[in-house]
Amino acid sequence: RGCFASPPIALRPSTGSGVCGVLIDDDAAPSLGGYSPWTHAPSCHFSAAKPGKKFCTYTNSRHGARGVSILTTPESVANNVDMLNEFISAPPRDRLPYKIVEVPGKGMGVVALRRFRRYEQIMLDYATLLVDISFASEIPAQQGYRLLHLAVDQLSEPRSVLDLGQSNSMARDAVENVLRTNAFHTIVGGEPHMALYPDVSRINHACKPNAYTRFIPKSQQVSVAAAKDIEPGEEITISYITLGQTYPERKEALQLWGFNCTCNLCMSSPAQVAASDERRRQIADLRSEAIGAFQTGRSYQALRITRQVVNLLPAEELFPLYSEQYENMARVYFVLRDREKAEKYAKLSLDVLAEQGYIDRVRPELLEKMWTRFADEQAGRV
Ligand SMILES: C[S@@+](CC[C@H](N)C(=O)[O-])C[C@H]1O[C@@H](n2cnc3c(N)ncnc32)[C@H](O)[C@@H]1O
Repeated sequence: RGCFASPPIALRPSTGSGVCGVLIDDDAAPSLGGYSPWTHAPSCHFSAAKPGKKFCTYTNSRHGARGVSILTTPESVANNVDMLNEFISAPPRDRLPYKIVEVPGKGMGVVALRRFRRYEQIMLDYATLLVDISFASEIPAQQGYRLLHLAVDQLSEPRSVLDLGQSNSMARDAVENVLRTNAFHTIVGGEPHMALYPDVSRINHACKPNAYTRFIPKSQQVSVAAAKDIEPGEEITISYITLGQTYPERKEALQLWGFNCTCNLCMSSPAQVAASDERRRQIADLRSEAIGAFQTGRSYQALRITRQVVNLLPAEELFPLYSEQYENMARVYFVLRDREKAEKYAKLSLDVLAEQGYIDRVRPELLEKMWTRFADEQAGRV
């Protein structure tokens, strides 16, 4: 668990092992003289599974565009409170370059209001509700629903959560349904959490999407960027599942989300779906063949197969895989001690990540990290 360099004054000094800030809960808040930086007193309930473990609501109703509520343990929130200081400000709501509209057959969706170039940012959204994954299994249903609703009601715009799509047939409560239909997975204070992003949550899924999401862990924000050039009026789509899967695999993966996909790829002719599936299978097979060749010392074969993979990626628009493939080529050249080519492909791999906005730029220390990782792998240290 990492500790933050400059915790807000309300959370100094650090206490206990593995926790960087003062633990705030319903008992401790009065003795601490308040519950800053939260705007509402925490409301808590003990876990039914682990003695002494508590889950509490933590709300700052002034954070971001609509406030934020976190339903988690005092330990996790103490380790993550810096997110309140770290936000990147988003454009004012009346000047957003997209709008939320009804999309036939999919409920609401997001449409571009202007042209976006590939890799350009379209949206920057704040998390409004973060819920510890173990909350659902450790807190009895009625108490759990009470805390969930309290967390939502304390936001400055509760409707930003309550109006989100609810299409899950297993849910027995409105907020639970919103979470099951819309939540992303994230980490808060080292623990897995569900996260709701009201605008991102309006973006429908496509199996060949025109946009992708980038998490900003420090501030728990999500940025959405264009995967290809987008024209005004075009619907923005992202993939809810791992890219590159075949039709049957996607259908199974989307079952968890509780809907049948009606994206362009899934609705195209059986012959087109079959051709796409064939290419996707070929890419998956070649990726594992390349790994097999590399692991059994057939370096030149690994390079040849990886080049084949790179050539197949554009037809299926699998641009996120470029970086991985270039890194694999760098790894092979590293093992072959061809430093020049290893560096060329390592830089290509990082260039792609920089273009896509995952890193700010190709810094020498990132290359050094790659060499260390390759050397560790070669020596069997990882
Ligand atoms: C995260 S929400 C997206 C926004 C949602 N359409 C709304 O009205 O708020 C996910 C839900 O949108 C619908 N949806 C998203 N992508 C879809 C797709 N490709 N085909 C059909 N329905 C889709 C499904 O009902 C799904 O459960």
